Amino acid sequence: MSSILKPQIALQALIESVHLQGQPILGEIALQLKMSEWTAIVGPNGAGKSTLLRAIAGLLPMKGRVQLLGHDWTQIPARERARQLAWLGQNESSSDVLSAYEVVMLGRLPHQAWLAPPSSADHAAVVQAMQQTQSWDWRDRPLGRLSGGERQRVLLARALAVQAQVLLMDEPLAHLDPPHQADWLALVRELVASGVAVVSVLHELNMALQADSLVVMEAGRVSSHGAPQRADTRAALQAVFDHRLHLVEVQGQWLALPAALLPSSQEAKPNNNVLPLKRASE
Ligand SMILES: Nc1ncnc2c1ncn2[C@@H]1O[C@H](COP(=O)(O)OP(=O)(O)OP(=O)(O)O)[C@@H](O)[C@H]1O
Repeated sequence: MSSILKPQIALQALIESVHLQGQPILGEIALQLKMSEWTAIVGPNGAGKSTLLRAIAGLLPMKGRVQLLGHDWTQIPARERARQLAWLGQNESSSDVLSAYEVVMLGRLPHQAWLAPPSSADHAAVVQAMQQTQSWDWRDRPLGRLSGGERQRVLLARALAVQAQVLLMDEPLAHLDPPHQADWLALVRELVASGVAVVSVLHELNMALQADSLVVMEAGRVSSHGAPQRADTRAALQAVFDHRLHLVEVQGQWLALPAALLPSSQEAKPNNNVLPLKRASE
């Protein structure tokens, strides 16, 4: 297909409300998330980040509508949706007795005919995804015998093996140590460069501040949606965290520091974004 015909918008959501157990959780939300972009959803505990992600993934009943790649969500056959949108949930469960390889192969189900054995393309996708997440070494081990971080990398590989155009991840960095968080970041950049839309709920604000776009949430609503380079996006981020974090620019990159960790003379203020930083050796 010519690139001119490729949809530019990955997901468009016009949510009127989402209720869970009869309680209103999300209010009105209008969002447009682009292809070839990484969007990070951030905000305090209970703000509704996971609920929003689940709603746009079609995993929750809601009032409103979602379009995936330009088509109304409800009009896309389930199998086609599963090929176009991959999902990595929070505390995702999978059968602990399956080997890591078999778990990643589950990501290929939307590509396989009913009861047909995996094709060579399926095996190739699994190998590639396990190599991308450095989980290949424990391919024969049961999922239940892996550490939290190892398990998370296998589940990430399962989502990658789908080879979907849109990848949604809820707290994908849970259990990952700092080097593997950095690997995740490099992987996301690769995916985005190849045209994929990545949407992730993140608590790690320093990672989120590297995203192309931030969706800042508070109390079931989106308070801001824009690039982290924009002053209004950063102001919204500080506001939803009650100005208890300080945003510092280091070599063109924004970093978030808990205000409580700063010396009292440098307490966070809404518009005070510059700190004299010292190198660790000083
Ligand atoms: N199944 C449910 N039934 C009722 N309320 C729920 C349910 N799941 C979540 N909630 C409530 O919905 C609100 C939003 O929850 P959600 O998990 O979306 O927040 P979050 O921003 O992802 O939070 P966190 O950062 O703590 O993971 C919370 O107040 C939560 O208690």
